[in-house]
Amino acid sequence: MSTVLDAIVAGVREDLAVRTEQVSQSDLERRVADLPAAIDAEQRLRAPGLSLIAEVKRASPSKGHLAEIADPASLASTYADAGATAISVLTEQRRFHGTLADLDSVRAAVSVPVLRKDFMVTDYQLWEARAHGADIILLIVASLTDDELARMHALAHELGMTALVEVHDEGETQRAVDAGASVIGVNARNLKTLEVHRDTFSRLVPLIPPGVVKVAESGVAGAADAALYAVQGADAVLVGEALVSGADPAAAVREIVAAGAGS
Ligand SMILES: O=C(O)c1ccccc1NCC(=O)[C@H](O)[C@H](O)COP(=O)(O)O
Repeated sequence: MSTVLDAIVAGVREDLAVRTEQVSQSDLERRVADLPAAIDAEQRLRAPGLSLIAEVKRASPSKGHLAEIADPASLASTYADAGATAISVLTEQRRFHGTLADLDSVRAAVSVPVLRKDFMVTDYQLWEARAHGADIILLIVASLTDDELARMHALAHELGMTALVEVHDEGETQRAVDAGASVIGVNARNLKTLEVHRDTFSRLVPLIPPGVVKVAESGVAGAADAALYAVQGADAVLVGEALVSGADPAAAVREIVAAGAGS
């Protein structure tokens, strides 16, 4: 049976086919060669306390329209100035209404690490991410074979980027560990059904070896959830909806950062 994730990935592949006609991988490789090195995001996420990866998110399959974000750079600067460790930028167009132009403008606006949040299924997208200034890429275990995961994880490191390897169940966690992931994100949202279960992190965290950076993703409603994840062993939380749909994103960031520091 086809899942939400399958449908998203099918759309991503169609859009990718158009972009690869417009810009070759060789062009991207030339652009990457001229860029300054990526920021070591893994090291930043390892810093003591709970880090916040704050997301620029206009819409989602689960909630539809979330926020009118006319100026992603301004929102990203607000996040960074309020204490976010890194910025996540959704670049998938069809369901999240994100673009690579969003990534460009956020990259130009902030000096903290930037995550290209998308559904990575080919090496081309990693070159594209780096060419557009990303320091972190997302690898969703559920949408990759073991060979793809290993190859793309290695390529991310060759390009100097941090790979955030995302899991949602025990089997995926084992596959991430076997692939040598040094940063694992536990997504509370099941990308096949869109259900959110906040106990997913506490269930899977014992399977993640010490020394691996642990990121709790999705469904963080505010400071209380972040504090609980910190107590359960999270090094970072990735938050989208709660930041973009609230009246005061800067205050929301400050509250989450303070809650993480105090737990
Ligand atoms: O957000 C969704 O509905 C979604 C659906 C299918 C695939 C991915 C999806 N979201 C991507 C994310 O990982 C989240 O944007 C991120 O973890 C932040 O989640 P939240 O704080 O719940 O907005």
